[in-house]
Amino acid sequence: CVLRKREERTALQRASEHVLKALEKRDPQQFFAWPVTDNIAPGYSAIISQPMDFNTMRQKIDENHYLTLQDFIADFKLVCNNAMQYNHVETIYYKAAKKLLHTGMKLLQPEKLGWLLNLIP
Ligand SMILES: COc1ccc(C(=O)NC2CCC2)cc1-c1cc(C(C)=O)n2cccnc12
Repeated sequence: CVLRKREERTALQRASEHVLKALEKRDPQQFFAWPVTDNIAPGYSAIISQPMDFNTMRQKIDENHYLTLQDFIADFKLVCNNAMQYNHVETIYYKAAKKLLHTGMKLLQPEKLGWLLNLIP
């Protein structure tokens, strides 16, 4: 039988997975891990036109959907900005999203990530 050759992961896929793991560590309550449903967040699907979450991002990495790291970062910003759009400023979700966005942007700075970015051809 012909064994299905496991596709080699590209440098971009490995870099994106590395960053995603670091971002997930900063979401211990897993508020951003899965799609937000209308039953936990009333009216969510009517307010947020482009929902995004970490699990969906992982699927997109595995499907090699991201052509550049900027595409990946855009989805991360979507996760945070959606939460800051739907939730009021005094909620735990707004505050968690604001903190996560700030932390994520620091993590993605070249001096922090330069070595990883150089791996991407
Ligand atoms: C996948 O989304 C979730 C998963 C689990 C929880 C959760 O554990 N909430 C408990 C902490 C106080 C109730 C919340 C959320 C959640 C994320 C969000 C976001 C990201 O907007 N959210 C908004 C309103 C209500 N709930 C949520």
